[in-house]
Amino acid sequence: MEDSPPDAILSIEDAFYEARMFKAFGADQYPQSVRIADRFELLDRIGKGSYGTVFLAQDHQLGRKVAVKVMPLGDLQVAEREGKLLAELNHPHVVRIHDYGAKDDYRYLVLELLEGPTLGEWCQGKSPRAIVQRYLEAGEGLEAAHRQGLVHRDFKPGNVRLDGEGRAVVLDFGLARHLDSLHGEVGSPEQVYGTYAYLPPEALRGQRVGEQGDQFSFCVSLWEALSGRNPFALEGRELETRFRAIQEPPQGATRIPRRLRPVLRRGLAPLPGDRWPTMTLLLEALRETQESRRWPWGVGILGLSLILGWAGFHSLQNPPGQLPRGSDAFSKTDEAVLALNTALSQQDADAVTRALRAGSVSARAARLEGYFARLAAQSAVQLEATGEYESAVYAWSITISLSRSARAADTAPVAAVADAAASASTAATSLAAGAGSASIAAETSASAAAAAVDFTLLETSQANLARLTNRL
Ligand SMILES: Nc1ncnc2c1ncn2[C@@H]1O[C@H](COP(=O)(O)OP(=O)(O)OP(=O)(O)O)[C@@H](O)[C@H]1O
Repeated sequence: MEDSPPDAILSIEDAFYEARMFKAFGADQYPQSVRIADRFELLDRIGKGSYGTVFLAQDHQLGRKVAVKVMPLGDLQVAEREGKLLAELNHPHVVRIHDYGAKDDYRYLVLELLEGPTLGEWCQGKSPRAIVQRYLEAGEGLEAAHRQGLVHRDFKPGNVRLDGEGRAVVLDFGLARHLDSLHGEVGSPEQVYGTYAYLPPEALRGQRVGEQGDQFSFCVSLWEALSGRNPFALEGRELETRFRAIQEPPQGATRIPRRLRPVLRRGLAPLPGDRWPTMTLLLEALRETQESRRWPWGVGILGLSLILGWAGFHSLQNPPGQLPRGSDAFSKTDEAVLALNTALSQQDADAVTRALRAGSVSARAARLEGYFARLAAQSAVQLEATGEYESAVYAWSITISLSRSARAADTAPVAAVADAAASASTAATSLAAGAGSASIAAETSASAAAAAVDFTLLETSQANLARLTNRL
């Protein structure tokens, strides 16, 4: 398709600026407004992109505001076919096309007006969960287009806007091509379409961009929204350096929630064949990370019971051998319990780990090992239930080592610590049943068995370990 130079001013834009000037000067013998198809009065310019200019317009026939995008004519047959396909693409997360046509030196698309911010603007300061939620919506828009055989080819945070109900809607299908029209299209880097920072390597090479190309751009955008930086950020626009950067692993992973990293990394693979086979599968994987991050209702109850239990604990007389309340170690344990509770309610596995680390040190000093071991075991169960296996293993190891020293110091009720060891053992079995990695399961089970020896749960633990060993 041969587009005119992007900065060429179309006759309709010219007429709009002229009419605006006549109006400003009160020259009412001249046209004061411009209409497209006798119906859409151009009111204001919303913005100009590389392929056209978007206007706010009044639809005098249906009495509503719309957005009108005017572009150079290009290949009218292709434009006609694509206009039709897009008009048929009736999906809540894809901008609606009300009308399209051509006149003189331009063609136009009449679009649903989206008055919300762009997705890039909206994501500023939002939580990862909220960001992923909006991106899932935008992804559903792309998915619907792919089902219809259309690729977007220019997906980026600026090409998604929020509608009146706060839903993400994909726009600017100006570069969208029907897959059939792309077969055999091999270009050169000079023919690179789309927006540089979000383009897949195949587009930088000027090759055919299919569904997996949209997937790559989607993952770059989401990565950027979550980490605050483009995964392949580079100064300048040199194609060669950009191309090399894109072959490297994405940067800034530490700021991406751990569960999302493998999902996005796959979407960012340099070779299209190594990415997710379809947008649908990518979205499913993303949805799973959202679901498993949702901590069970039990967490709230657990949090409450931590606080209540701790308050009750305070009201007890200090057992013999324990440091008096008010001691530094005691209040540090106290702080760790509160931090643990907050971290659990905020679903923050890293903060849970930090609170456990701080709490285990001070619990030992205050000789509260048995009590803290029980909290650590409860935390481990929650962490494991949400798929935070590494943190769960850490919580179990704290449970076990505190259980041991509680037993040695003989300051805690044996039953409570035995409970913790039994939970560790059960958790090892469920990890072995498939959720976690085999090595983590083996490690947890072995530690649980060691703790269980101390508390006469040897038989149960040995049985679990044997079952686990058979599976591995
Ligand atoms: N339906 C719409 N409702 C409201 N604003 C829109 C609509 N369609 C496009 N816009 C806005 O109009 C402006 C120009 O859009 P356009 O798609 O032409 O270019 P772009 O996306 O900014 O850049 P490029 O085309 O180079 O990628 C952008 O700010 C875009 O968000």
